[in-house]
Amino acid sequence: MSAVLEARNIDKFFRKPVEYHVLKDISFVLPEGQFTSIIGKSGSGKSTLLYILSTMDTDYEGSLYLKGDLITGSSYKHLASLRNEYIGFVFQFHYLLLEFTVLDNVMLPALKLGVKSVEEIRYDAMEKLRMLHIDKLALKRASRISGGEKQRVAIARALINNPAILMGDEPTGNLDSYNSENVFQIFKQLREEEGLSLLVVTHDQDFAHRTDRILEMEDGRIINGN
Ligand SMILES: Nc1ncnc2c1ncn2[C@@H]1O[C@H](COP(=O)(O)OP(=O)(O)OP(=O)(O)O)[C@@H](O)[C@H]1O
Repeated sequence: MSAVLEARNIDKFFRKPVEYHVLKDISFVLPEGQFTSIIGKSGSGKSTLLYILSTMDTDYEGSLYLKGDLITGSSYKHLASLRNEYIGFVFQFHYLLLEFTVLDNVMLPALKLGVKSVEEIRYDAMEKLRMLHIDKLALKRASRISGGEKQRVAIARALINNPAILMGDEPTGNLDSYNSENVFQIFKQLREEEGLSLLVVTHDQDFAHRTDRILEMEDGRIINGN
């Protein structure tokens, strides 16, 4: 299996208010098509690591490879375009534009990428909504749908550019057990049917134990699963 993402010797320091060594020599490989979860106590560095892996945070030491290419040191603009093309991200909170329709929210990252026509993008967005069983909501305003539905729209939006990796920071953290299970099943289906690689930070032990691999963090290090 080839690596979709690889971290080599990642260290990170927060300098303020006092110097704090938050990530310590983190190395790991995310193979293509693997569903990996990252667990660990609060404050162990999970979110900090995920933000580096997703290219949103560039203030670190070490090297990051995306599909075999070194991306550490790339310009902000280049990283933004890599991110838009290869990495989908789902947060604990959906961050949808509530005044826009569900369909508009899902189309937005593809319009930003600017590769396809608006018609093609609308077609793709409807496909994603169908896959997540929320196509009936397409023309509703995002403010008018439930929390579980909003998270599914956020997943559809994260998938619109057919990313190589889907990352999530506590994507079920704000959902009840029914909707959490629903999100887990969607992720599993994406891995099984689309071959997507997934990397998810979670506090939910049950969720983590059903993924392919668990990376456990403690005090800024990976202590298990590598
Ligand atoms: N901007 C910052 N400046 C200084 N310290 C920070 C900053 N952001 C996070 N930290 C500290 O770094 C450590 C790791 O934070 P991080 O959010 O990565 O942990 P986490 O494992 O994701 O925790 P949680 O499970 O609570 O989300 C914590 O001790 C946190 O207080």
